[in-house]
Amino acid sequence: MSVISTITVKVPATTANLGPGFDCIGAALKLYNEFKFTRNERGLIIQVSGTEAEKVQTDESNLLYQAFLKLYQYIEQTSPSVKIEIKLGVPLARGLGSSATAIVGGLVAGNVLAGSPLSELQVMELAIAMEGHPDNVVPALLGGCCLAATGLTGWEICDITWHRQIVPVIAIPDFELSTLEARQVLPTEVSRGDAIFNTAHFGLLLRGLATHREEWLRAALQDKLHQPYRQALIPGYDAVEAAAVAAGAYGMVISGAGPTLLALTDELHTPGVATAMRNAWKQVGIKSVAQSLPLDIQGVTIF
Ligand SMILES: Nc1ncnc2c1ncn2[C@@H]1O[C@H](COP(=O)(O)OP(=O)(O)O)[C@@H](O)[C@H]1O
Ligand SMILES: N[C@@H](CCOP(=O)(O)O)C(=O)O
Repeated sequence: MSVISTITVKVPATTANLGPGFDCIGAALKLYNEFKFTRNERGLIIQVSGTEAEKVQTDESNLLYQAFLKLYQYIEQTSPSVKIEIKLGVPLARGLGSSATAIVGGLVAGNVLAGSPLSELQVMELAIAMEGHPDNVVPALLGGCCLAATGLTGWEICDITWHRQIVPVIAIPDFELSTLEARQVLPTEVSRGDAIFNTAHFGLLLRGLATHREEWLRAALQDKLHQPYRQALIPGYDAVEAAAVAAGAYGMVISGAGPTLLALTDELHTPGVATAMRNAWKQVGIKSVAQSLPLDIQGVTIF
């Protein structure tokens, strides 16, 4: 069998939670990180280019490399020495699943270089364990919008129908919020009322996404499990939400753990919603980049 010496893995950004689906739903977006691994006898080399490249660690602590090592630990083999070239398109710590791209990228690259001993499902389970929640890594691997739930013997994954007329618009501010910090503000227990609220609204979200029925979508994006606690970490949240809705969005949510904000709208209102979100943030002194980003339906690709 010939030994693979180089491999490139392209992994999409993801937007998790979609309001009431905390820690269980996420969608892949057409925004990518690319990771090239080349066997290299002279020890670890990590080179980073692209968006905010200077912020990524270039030593053994790099998350992408940690995921690569994890794969080899799992299959009980010594990892090869590698040169890693990272091309960043997904901004870091903005709620767009940059850590999931690194985890998925490292595991998938490791698996391919090792001769593909693990199935896609095994790689997915390792990725979920590393990230601690499934809602970014699953769509990053599979593409589209995915729901992950613990089954009786492992994870159950459903692909969620996303009506083609529903367009995501994201506004990415120029400040970071680590997922760890945004999880620390959440309560460990919730009331029965809040649990029922989210159960009902999550059901409505799934039907709203499938049907594009506007009144369902408008109601469905509400949440009581994470957003009320996280909004205080995102200055201007209320103003950006009001501007997005006034410009024609069905509603707005925090993308992942934030601070990126995600509005759902239709094709016609997309430019107006993006401009309204950017302007609303500008008025409170925050620079942002706002744009529509279609769903990626392919997930991780290898070449
Ligand atoms: N391409 C990458 N290579 C290495 N590490 C990365 C990469 N992308 C993200 N990370 C790590 O993940 C951290 C961000 O993770 P997190 O706080 O979960 O935010 P996000 O919402 O972007 O996933 C970064 O600070 C960095 O340590
Ligand atoms: N369900 C998680 C999702 C975190 O997504 P990220 O893109 O911010 O890493 C959470 O809300 O904490």
